[in-house]
Amino acid sequence: MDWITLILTVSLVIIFFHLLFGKRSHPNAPPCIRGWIPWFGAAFEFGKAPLHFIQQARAKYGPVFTVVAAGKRLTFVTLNEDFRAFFTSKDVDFEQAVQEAVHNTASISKDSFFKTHPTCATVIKGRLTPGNTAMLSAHLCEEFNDHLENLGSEGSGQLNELIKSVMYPSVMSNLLGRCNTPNNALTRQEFLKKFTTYDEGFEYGSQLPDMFLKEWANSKQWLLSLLRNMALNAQETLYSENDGKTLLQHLATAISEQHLPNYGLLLLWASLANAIPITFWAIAFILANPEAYKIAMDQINAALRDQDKKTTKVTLDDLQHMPYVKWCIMEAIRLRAPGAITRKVVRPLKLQNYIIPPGDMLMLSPYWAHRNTKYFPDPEDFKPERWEKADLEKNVHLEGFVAFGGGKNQCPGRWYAVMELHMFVALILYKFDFTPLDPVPKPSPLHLVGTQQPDGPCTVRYKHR
Ligand code: HEM
Repeated sequence: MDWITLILTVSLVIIFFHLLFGKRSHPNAPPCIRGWIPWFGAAFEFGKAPLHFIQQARAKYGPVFTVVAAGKRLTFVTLNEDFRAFFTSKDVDFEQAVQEAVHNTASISKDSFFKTHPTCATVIKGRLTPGNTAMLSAHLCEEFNDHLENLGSEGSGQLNELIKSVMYPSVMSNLLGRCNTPNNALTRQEFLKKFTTYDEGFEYGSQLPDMFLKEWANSKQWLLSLLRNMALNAQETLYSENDGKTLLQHLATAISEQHLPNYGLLLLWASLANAIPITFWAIAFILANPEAYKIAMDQINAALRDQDKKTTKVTLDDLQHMPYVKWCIMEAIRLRAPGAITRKVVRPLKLQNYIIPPGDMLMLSPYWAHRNTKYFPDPEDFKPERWEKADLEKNVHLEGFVAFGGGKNQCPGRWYAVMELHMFVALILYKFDFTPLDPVPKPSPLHLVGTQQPDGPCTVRYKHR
């Protein structure tokens, strides 16, 4: 048999099986992009650049469409009027949507997750209210100062690496306890390496068994055993810091010792994976915009006055005097919001004129929602002033802003994230002068889960002011 006959025969067999066994869509189901290969579907095209794929599919198929990829049906909702159903409908479920990913990334069994997640979510939400977040701010500022001083009085490097080296240990210490922060340069380096591998492979790791991702699986095991030690430390040092318990200690009172490291790893990932790239984008955008930089620096200098640049105190009151810096943070979050968030359809769900069948994964892209010109004119531009209309003091965001999700599973760390980023950006710009040596990189189109990483270098020179 020659090659052409072989290829034709294989194609005919594939089409035959596809027609025979391919799941037929309900007549009221949304348009479906299923590719030619049964089960695998459009996984290849979709996986190459998911964010671009969503945009092209929306233009071609309309506001609601389904993508079949690797045995899953992903149904995207892109109209703001459908977001309410996504966040609040009883016909969709958060826990069922994320359970498999949680199993693959943190080795938490299905039963344990369904049993324990509601308690964990309640504890985390309760500990990270705006009031409780405020109590973490003084300690966080000390940590930022200490680790920023480790950068030395001048130097150069990749902006995202500099940010990581300061934020990882500071946030870990603040949320998990000082005894649990990497305490020397070597362990810090090792932690950074393992966490970066884990974070970068999180999307594939959430979908594939460990045997396909050896290095990633090793990093996961390393982090789990680190968390096991941290959980032990957390129990031995109860009530030792700030006259109160850390978030990890609060979690320890709510779930069994056996499960603490696994939930601790998820919490650690959730608290770092989105906040650190957003900090990178916020600083890169400010440095690339002379006008924004000038307004931000005027507010920072006026609020912090002539403090010692090595032990600068940034209080919540100081932050209130720097509203423009907060607008810059919100604008960076808007521009680099998570690629997609998800719910599982558990009962037929009506959206527009369609019925979405149970079993579908319902997908909403905050990244694309924030490019809707009705809510955000000139959506690709970095325009901090657009946040003037939001009542941020009362924690009210702009209409159409969904970076933190919504409904009962909305990000419980959102107040902490905004406070942390606001403080970090004000502090680093007060302490150091920066000279960018590269233009702002483009966001990588590769990932769907979480906020976007830079797709190229962003080298900076810095010097203590
Ligand atoms: C700019 C930074 C951040 C962004 C953009 C972000 C965004 C999100 C989003 C979109 C979700 C899913 C919400 C949904 O499906 O409706 C989420 C969940 C979560 N986030 Fe954040 N987040 C950030 C920072 C943080 C921080 C700093 C923490 C912890 C201190 C945190 C803790 C969590 C947790 C624990 C969940 C899971 C909630 C659950 O299981 O119900 N996040 N986040």
